[in-house]
Amino acid sequence: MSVSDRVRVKDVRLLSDKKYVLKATTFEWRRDDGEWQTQTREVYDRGNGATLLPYNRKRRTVVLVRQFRYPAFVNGYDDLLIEAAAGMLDDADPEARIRTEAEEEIGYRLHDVHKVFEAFMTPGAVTEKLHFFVAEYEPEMKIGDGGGLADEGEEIEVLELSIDEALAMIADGRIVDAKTIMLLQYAALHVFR
Ligand SMILES: Nc1nc2c(ncn2[C@@H]2O[C@H](COP(=O)(O)OP(=O)(O)O[C@H]3O[C@H](CO)[C@@H](O)[C@H](O)[C@@H]3O)[C@@H](O)[C@H]2O)c(=O)[nH]1
Ligand SMILES: [Mg+2]
Repeated sequence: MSVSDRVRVKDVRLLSDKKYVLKATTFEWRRDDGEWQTQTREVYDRGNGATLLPYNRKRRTVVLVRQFRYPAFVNGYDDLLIEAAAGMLDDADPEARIRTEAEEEIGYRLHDVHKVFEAFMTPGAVTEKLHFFVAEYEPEMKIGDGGGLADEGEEIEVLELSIDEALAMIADGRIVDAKTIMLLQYAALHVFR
């Protein structure tokens, strides 16, 4: 029996569709013992996203970004957030999207970009699946300053760090963003061994 045989959607109520879509859905879930149990979940749909860690194997460096994230601030994080460059897909192909984000946010036109995995980041509440990429970068791939799109409210600082420093920043709490931690640990395991 697949999961779709165990779910019966009863009601979908739109709570907000100002920028993205928040719905409250009431459904029945067939438990292991066969009983149908009614549950309601609020589900936030912002589409899917892509994120990227550029690395230089010889110089043992990576490129990250630093920006203000209001949801982190309102949850007690009184600093700019250090992250891997990322963007929402807006229905585009993940690789094409992340190449564009790399140009806009960090100012690099990359050559080969490798998909490493996909992950749901907040599967209890948010539909988003994130596509994770890594790419080797060289100084001559730099085409601009990056920084994001100011008229969309983006103000992005580009950070080039050694992988050792970046890993130390996870350990001491200066890096607290999940996608960034995942990509740096991937790089430690598979790129900078
Ligand atoms: N007006 C308005 N603009 C918004 C809102 N939320 C986001 N934006 C704007 O929408 C754009 C989104 O920028 P992207 O670079 O495409 O996405 P992101 O915010 O970096 O998100 C990426 O990282 C997230 C965190 O890891 C991911 O959740 C997301 O999927 C994506 O990969 C930015 O210009 C941002 O200011 C909103 O509620 N209202
Ligand atoms: Mg972004």
